[in-house]
Amino acid sequence: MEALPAALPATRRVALLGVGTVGRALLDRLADHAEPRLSLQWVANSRRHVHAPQGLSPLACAAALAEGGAHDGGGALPADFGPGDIVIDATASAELAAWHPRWLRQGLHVVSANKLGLGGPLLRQHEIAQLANAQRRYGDAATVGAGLPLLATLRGLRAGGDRIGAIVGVLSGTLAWLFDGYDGREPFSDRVRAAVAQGYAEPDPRVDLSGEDVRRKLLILARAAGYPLESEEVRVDSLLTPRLQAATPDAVDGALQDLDGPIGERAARAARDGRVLRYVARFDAAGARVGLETLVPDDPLAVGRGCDNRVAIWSTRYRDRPLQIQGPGAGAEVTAAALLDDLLRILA
Ligand SMILES: NC(=O)C1=CN([C@@H]2O[C@H](COP(=O)(O)OP(=O)(O)OC[C@H]3O[C@@H](n4cnc5c(N)ncnc54)[C@H](OP(=O)(O)O)[C@@H]3O)[C@@H](O)[C@H]2O)C=CC1
Ligand SMILES: N[C@@H](CC=O)C(=O)O
Repeated sequence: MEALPAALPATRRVALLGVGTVGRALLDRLADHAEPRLSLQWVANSRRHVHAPQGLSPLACAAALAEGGAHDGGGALPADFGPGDIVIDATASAELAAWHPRWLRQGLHVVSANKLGLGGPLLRQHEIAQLANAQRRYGDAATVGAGLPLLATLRGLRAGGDRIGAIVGVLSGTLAWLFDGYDGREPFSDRVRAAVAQGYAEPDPRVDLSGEDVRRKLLILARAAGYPLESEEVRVDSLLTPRLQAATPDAVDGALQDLDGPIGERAARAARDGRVLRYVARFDAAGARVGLETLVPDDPLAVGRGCDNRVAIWSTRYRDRPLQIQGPGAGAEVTAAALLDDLLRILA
């Protein structure tokens, strides 16, 4: 009897929105892990797009995009994208985050590095949680800890019947890196520029410096832990000065020097007292708040190096001593790896 031909694996169309630090690293990773079940057909930045129904080579995307057609920055995809296909949001766009529930309603899987899906308005997070299921998944591993197993751990604990009592941690890779070893001698603004060059910072570094990025991550964690927090319920201690806060995008770099005095002096004082500064997020019975804290150097929150995130979780089973998770919490490669993990989970 003639052998039946093996069934061909189903191919999913893939759209990638955002080809910056993270999007480019994802393209490199896709090139290294050639996956025949993924067909990259739509790639866009805020100004240009490429549509290739025959599929694009990840390594050819940047050049193709430079020659691509105009793009309005919206979330509309080609008409042939439908149920089972995948859209990756590697932007920080508020407009695109509002598309996450719409894409899920269209039957698409969504994979996001953009924290404004789950860490923006509570109503949106609720819609996403209601809509996501095995047929239309929502991949969020990159949104907190750049893929560290934070969300998976919280969900695992809850699935096992635990109640989460508190979450405390260093959630910003940029701020961790800025304060690691900082004693105020170097202009803080120079360090911020270096963090931007390392690819740790948000497209607008004020989103890191204002504590807004940490607020979003704490919201994502607390909501995953079963607490439907509104954004306004997180108290935020911003590092920005009024001038930096109000600066137009072109003027941000020049206004960064406003931070040199206040933050440099605070760091120098902490160093003189044998202390260190860390930007800490806390969610516990007293509420949710994020801000700069002065800690002893061997405080568990101060022991991470570089862009490490470090998070302690108290739950029913971890009541006396918390479960702790630490590792690099920002950077193109770890974030792209987390996006690819989510993509491959959709194929599994
Ligand atoms: N960097 C990191 O370590 C981590 C980043 N993230 C998240 O990843 C996301 C991307 O960060 P990063 O790559 O560093 O940022 P970049 O600024 O390097 O890149 C952002 C990309 O998004 C594009 N973009 C912006 N708006 C739109 C839009 N409306 N439609 C299509 N494309 C758009 C930009 O296009 P253009 O060039 O035209 O402006 C650019 O290509 C952010 O949400 C960030 O929070 C998450 C974890 C870690
Ligand atoms: N800007 C963010 C990037 C990762 O989420 C950070 O510094 O943590």
